[in-house]
Parts: sequence; structure tokens; C-alpha cells
Amino acid sequence: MLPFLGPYLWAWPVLERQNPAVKSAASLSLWDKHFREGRRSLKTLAQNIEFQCESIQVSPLIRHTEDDLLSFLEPVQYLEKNSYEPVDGWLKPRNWQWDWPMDPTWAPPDTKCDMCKATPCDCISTLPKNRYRILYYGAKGRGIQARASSPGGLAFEKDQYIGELTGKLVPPDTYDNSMTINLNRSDIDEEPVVCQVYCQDQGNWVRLVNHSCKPCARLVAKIVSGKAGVMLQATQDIYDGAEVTVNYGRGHFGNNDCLCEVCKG
Ligand SMILES: C[S@@+](CC[C@H](N)C(=O)[O-])C[C@H]1O[C@@H](n2cnc3c(N)ncnc32)[C@H](O)[C@@H]1O
Repeated sequence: MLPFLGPYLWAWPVLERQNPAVKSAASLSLWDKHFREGRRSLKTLAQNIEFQCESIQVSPLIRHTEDDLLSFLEPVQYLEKNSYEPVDGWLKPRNWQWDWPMDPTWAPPDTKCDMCKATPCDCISTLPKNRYRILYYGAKGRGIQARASSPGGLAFEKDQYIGELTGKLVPPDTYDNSMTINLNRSDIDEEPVVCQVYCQDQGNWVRLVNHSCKPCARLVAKIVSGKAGVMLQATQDIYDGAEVTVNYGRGHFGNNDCLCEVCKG
């Protein structure tokens, strides 16, 4: 996915001539690496490759320094699973009964999986693959479109788990933005929030799901294959070509800010 810089990648030799900053031999190999990555993304529709330039407004490239340009072409770090590192001062969640500090998504081995109701299992590796594509949805930015094996076919069945949102695990109340979601644990008394999943700088495709006031999916905290996580679950049958959306919660968008199909007719 790299429509924005795509034309520049194809015109790379011209860009190189125009920007005198792009000369240092030391950085050529980095350029080369990102350039190849970009071409691969354009050629193969490798939907998991997202680039830093896609979430920012880039002014004409000639005005940028070499470092800027390189950072635009840097792929967003793709996480197959959540990343956890201990943080000083991360308080033990309410009613947590195990060692602390530790990965707050850890669950005891006898915890039943919310997908198959059994234990142990490998449900997490059975989530659908290649059933989505990243598309631009106008002023909403990028979003996720469902993709079935045949045109117009059923991509996801009602209640099916579509994917897991991955990101960096951070202490509760660290961030308050649309790239962060609280993870609470239904297997612990009073269901405390044990961490947030923060996916601004790294994560997977689920982080690109847009909001709708009439969504076809939801993000829900579940325990799957022995780990707690935020799962994307279809709330109705979703067909090929439909945008996969969730509700970000009441009050997320101010008056008239929501661009979903309900609010914009
Ligand atoms: C989790 S991100 C979704 C991916 C985002 N569209 C992108 O291209 O990076 C959330 C952001 O998408 C945009 N967005 C999502 N749903 C929207 C909606 N219904 N109306 C307006 N903007 C929306 C807002 O900018 C919001 O802060």
C-alpha cells in the first residue's frame, strides 16, 4: 500500500536528480532497501506493507531533507502479536493474582479459549488471512475493505473473529486517542483494564479500521489461545467490497465530524 509516494518511486531517478540532498553514498543502501520495499508493495498488492508517509501530510518532496524522505519511506513496523516490555511504575491491576510485573495479557494455562471454549488450542493461527485490503476512503483516510474468495461473496460470517488488533502494550491511562484501546480482562474479578494496546507507530492492519455509527464489526477483549487480546469480530455477515467498520464509542467524534455513511448520508 503506497499510492501516495507510488509515482515518485517509479520516477526515482528523476527525484534523485532534483533533490541535491539525496546524494550521500552512505544512505543509498537505505534508499535502495525502502525503494525495493515500495516497488514490491505496488507490484504485488502486498497489503501488509504500510509506510510512514501514508499517515501524514507530505508537502512537495523537493522541500524535504534526505532524512525526512527516508523516514517517509520507512515501513510501519508490522506486529504479528502484541509487544510487551516492562515499564517502571506500571501498577499491578486490581485483583491480579499472579506474579507482577509481567505481560498483562498472560493467562493461566487452564483458561478456556473464547473461540473454541477448549484448552490448549491454536485458534489464534486460524484467523482468516488475505481477506481484506487497505483502501482510501476519502477524508476518513485509509480503511479496511472486506475481500471474499469470489466477487460479491461472503467474506466474514456474523460472529466470526476476523483478526486481532496488535500494538504495543502500555499501562492503563497512558494515551487517549483513536490509536489506543483499553484491554480489560473478563477472567479477572471486576474485569479490570490491565493495559492499553497502542498501535500508532506499530501494529497490524486492524489498526486501520474506521468508525461507523452503524458498524458491521466490533472490537472486543477476549482470551484466545491462552492470551488476552483485542479481537475484531463481525457483528453481521460481511460481503466482499464492504468496508469493515466498528463503533469507536459515543462522543468520539464531535458534532458533524463523523464521516460515516449514516452521518453523511
Ligand atoms: C484508527 S484510525 C483509522 C485509520 C485511519 N483512517 C488512517 O488512515 O490511518 C482512526 C482515524 O481515522 C479517521 N476516521 C475513522 N473513522 C472516521 C469517521 N467515521 N469519520 C471521520 N474520520 C474517521 C479519523 O481521523 C480517526 O482519528
